[in-house]
Amino acid sequence: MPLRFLEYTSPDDWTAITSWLARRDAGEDNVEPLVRDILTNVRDRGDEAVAEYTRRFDCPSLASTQLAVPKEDIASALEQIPAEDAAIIREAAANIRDFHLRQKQNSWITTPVPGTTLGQLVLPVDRAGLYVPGGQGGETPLISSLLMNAIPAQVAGVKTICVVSPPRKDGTLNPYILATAAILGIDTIFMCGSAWAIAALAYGTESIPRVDVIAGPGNIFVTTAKRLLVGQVGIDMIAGPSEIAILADSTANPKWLAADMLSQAEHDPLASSILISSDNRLLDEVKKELALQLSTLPRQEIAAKSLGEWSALIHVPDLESGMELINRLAPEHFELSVADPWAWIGSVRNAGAVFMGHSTPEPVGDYFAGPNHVLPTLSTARFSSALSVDTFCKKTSLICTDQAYIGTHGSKVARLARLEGLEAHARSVEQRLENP
Ligand SMILES: NC(=O)c1ccc[n+]([C@@H]2O[C@H](COP(=O)([O-])OP(=O)(O)OC[C@H]3O[C@@H](n4cnc5c(N)ncnc54)[C@H](O)[C@@H]3O)[C@@H](O)[C@H]2O)c1
Ligand SMILES: N[C@H](CO)Cc1c[nH]c[nH+]1
Ligand SMILES: [Zn+2]
Repeated sequence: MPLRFLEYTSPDDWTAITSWLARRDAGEDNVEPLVRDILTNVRDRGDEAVAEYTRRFDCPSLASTQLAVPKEDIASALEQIPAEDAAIIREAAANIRDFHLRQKQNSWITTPVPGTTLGQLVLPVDRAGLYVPGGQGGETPLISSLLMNAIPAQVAGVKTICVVSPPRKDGTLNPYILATAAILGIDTIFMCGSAWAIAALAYGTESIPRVDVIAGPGNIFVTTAKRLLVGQVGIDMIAGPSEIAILADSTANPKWLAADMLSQAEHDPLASSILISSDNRLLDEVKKELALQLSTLPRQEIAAKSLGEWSALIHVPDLESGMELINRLAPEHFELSVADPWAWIGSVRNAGAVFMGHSTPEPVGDYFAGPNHVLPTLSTARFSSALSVDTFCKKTSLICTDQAYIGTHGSKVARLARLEGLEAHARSVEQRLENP
């Protein structure tokens, strides 16, 4: 099984690593003109265009009046899935809600000096649109993506939440998606996907409301549409192909490390799994384990491409150099697979999420623990953060001054205005000084 083996002994080795990984980001250029056409068509022709694309790509018989999932179908979907599965989804939802409730920011008001009250209102957006990927023609429903996008929006207090997802060939959505929506209390779902669904949410159509923020992962057509519509509508982020980087010492279990690397490799041929260690014996054993475990994976073809193209075992002289490399990589997921992970947490500067110690496999975070699994990729953890309640909020400043404040400070404001050549600004304040 082909897999890169690299040495990182000093920052000089970083150039080779970065020029290799930077190529993962290429490839959107060919898609952009196609997506621009789709956006224009949906903006001009609304539901008719959305239904036309859906018929061409997903469901040949769908009528333009059939885009909305009947509310009764959502309510009855819970009867179509096993009760034990519904219980697990409910438990995961409760954990995710509990975590996101802690993120909620309050509005605040302060009186820094007599005569003035200042503050910040934290307000939810009115309407959010959530994209739930089709997942292999609807056969692998992305339940967790719906939970991870909807719950922060609900905690933020968003009143109108619309879900879009591509229909299966028979004009239905997977019952697990509908049942998850029912568990969340969401009853507005439209059967459309790809760039036309994003366009419909951004512009609004006869049946699909125009929203303020669009969140949710998707393929290259979805992410290109989101990128082109920024400014027209708020977006969560451009979540690229999955990544995991692991820093391991000799106490780590090679079978576990290989399984963790494969957990992200199976997402996408462009996924990246990187193991960093100063223990050559461990790196060798993980390599053998990867070949063994890969051979029995259902998504072997995808995972093998990811391991061959975008994954690596990297030898470092010591854990300090390994941590330096992690901070340069700024991975989406970072597993600290060492004896005492808490001793290293102060050295972490760039990572989307950190998984602490041997018994914290990344999928616990993907599905169940509570933190959001929509995370910055492609090194953007250097400056951006996980999807959160904040994604669905905006902050409005509040300013209140009284006549005494204007009497004390008004002339300073007027002077600053005149320094900028803005006479009307100065007079606006002076009106209150001269005609109290
Ligand atoms: N980063 C994350 O948090 C995260 C989580 C889950 C999934 N993902 C990613 O989301 C993606 C999901 O992809 P998916 O295929 O399952 O679902 P998807 O809904 O994103 O894509 C399917 C849609 O794209 C349309 N499509 C197919 N070919 C097209 C073409 N040539 N032109 C225009 N549209 C076309 C299909 O008809 C369908 O409507 C994967 O890349 C996965 O890695 C990311
Ligand atoms: N690991 C993905 C984000 O990179 C999220 C996910 C969804 N389902 C399973 N995993
Ligand atoms: Zn995952």
